[in-house]
Amino acid sequence: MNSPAIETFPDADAWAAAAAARLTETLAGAVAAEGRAVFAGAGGSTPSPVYARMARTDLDWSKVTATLVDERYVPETSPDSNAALMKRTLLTGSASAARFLPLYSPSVTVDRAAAEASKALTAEGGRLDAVLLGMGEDGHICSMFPESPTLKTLLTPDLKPAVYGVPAGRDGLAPPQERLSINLPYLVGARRVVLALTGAAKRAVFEREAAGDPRIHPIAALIAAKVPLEVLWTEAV
Ligand SMILES: O=C1O[C@H](COP(=O)(O)O)[C@@H](O)[C@H](O)[C@H]1O
Repeated sequence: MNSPAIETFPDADAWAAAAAARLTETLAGAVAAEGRAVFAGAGGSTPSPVYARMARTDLDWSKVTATLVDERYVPETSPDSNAALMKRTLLTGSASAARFLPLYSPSVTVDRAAAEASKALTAEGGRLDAVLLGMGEDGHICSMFPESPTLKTLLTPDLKPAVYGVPAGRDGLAPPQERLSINLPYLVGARRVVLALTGAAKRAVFEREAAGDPRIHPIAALIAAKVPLEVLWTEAV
């Protein structure tokens, strides 16, 4: 399976500007064609500079629904909340006109919250226009953790696009806290998927993961499923 080329940028500014331009261009195209667009983004430490640039882009944000590719099962008051990060960095200024669709809800169980998020996303058309992914140094994207018990479900290509609960695990094969994650079919069906990477360590992890077994390595699974992946990297962390 052919791994996408890693596009290298000379510094963090050029890298963030390129990622933001591609994502907002795709959202603007969807708004022009269909009158609305859906954006899904990662949490963690990587996307903030991209979100900050997207927020400054001239786009009719009132026609955009913004959601997350994954979430820790915590309320927005938690420092671990990806929703709080997205609200702080992307949904500011004119981008605050976008509708935010959370994955977390204070349901009885994480699976129940996942079912509610799935229903809400289906009501938005069941398709993502532009997606910003990050990758952990263990090779996880969204909350698809290499070799974790939920991975098989999240990577099953012929399920409907949906959000799943991801249980906390032991032995380093699953996240330390419960999570929610979109599944592979959401990424396969997206118009554009940008994977934003920084630092030499993550570049090496990406190259290793891309060559791995697609049954247990999410990056390899995305490539095998022909997700329209664009990999943007800068050395600066
Ligand atoms: O836990 C998460 O981690 C990944 C990677 O985060 P980073 O801090 O290394 O950029 C992120 O893509 C994911 O959305 C998040 O929930």
